[in-house]
Amino acid sequence: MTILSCEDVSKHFKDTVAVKGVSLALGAAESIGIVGESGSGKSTLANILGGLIPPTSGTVYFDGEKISDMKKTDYMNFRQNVQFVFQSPKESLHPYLKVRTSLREPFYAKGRRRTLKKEIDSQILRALERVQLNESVLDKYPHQLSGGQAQRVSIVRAMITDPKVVIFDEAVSALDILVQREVIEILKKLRQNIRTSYLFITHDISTVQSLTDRIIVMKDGRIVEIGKTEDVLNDPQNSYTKKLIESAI
Ligand SMILES: Nc1ncnc2c1ncn2[C@@H]1O[C@H](COP(=O)(O)OP(=O)(O)OP(=O)(O)O)[C@@H](O)[C@H]1O
Repeated sequence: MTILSCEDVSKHFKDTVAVKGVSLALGAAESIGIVGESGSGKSTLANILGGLIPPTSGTVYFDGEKISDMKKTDYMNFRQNVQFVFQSPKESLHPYLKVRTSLREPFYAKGRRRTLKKEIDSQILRALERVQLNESVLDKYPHQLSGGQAQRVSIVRAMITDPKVVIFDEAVSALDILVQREVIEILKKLRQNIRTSYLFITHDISTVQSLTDRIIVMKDGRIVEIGKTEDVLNDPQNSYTKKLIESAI
């Protein structure tokens, strides 16, 4: 079953055509990596799929429904169910809010104001445990956390209300290599929650090989290769994909 898809989507920014006629389908519980060099249109495509920006042409579907035709409640449901983790935790976390407040907020945004605070807080504690964070982070502001801690808090915030899709846009790229590995290991564990689908956007194909079922390679706004992760990595068909793999080694 497909959860999120697009058909013949393009995006123009004045003279730039960032995405050109892209179609793809993310299955329920599937994980896809979208790779390509800087400027190839990955983030634009992700932002269109997540409803952050509208396409210039083409159609996006969530759970079988065109997002452009959705009534307000369905649209809100779509936005709640497609969460983002960005490269910098600064984009995901409010700088003036303590972590505790940032992590409670998604429950309220989802209309669960009546859920008991105690219940919300115990869910937060369980979620922190899953990403190996101590509860002491709850009383800190984002700038008091290390890069790896802040990114783990961003992951918890995106996932705490069990969205159907989480889009990671270069979410490990800015971390140093050891912390990057730690976060990848955590994401691998989180993937065992089979109800969630993932899109991992990255210029570094090596960071997604253990996290994805399929890989999509983008160049100049188009998909140039798509296939099972193993097949794309072991037997790339496109010369550009070969270059990406070589540069990642
Ligand atoms: N808001 C915008 N206004 C104008 N041009 C934009 C805008 N967003 C993206 N672009 C352009 O669209 C093209 C694709 O950008 P996009 O950020 O989607 O690529 P990317 O593959 O995600 O790159 P990166 O890895 O550097 O983020 C680029 O030429 C970029 O300059």
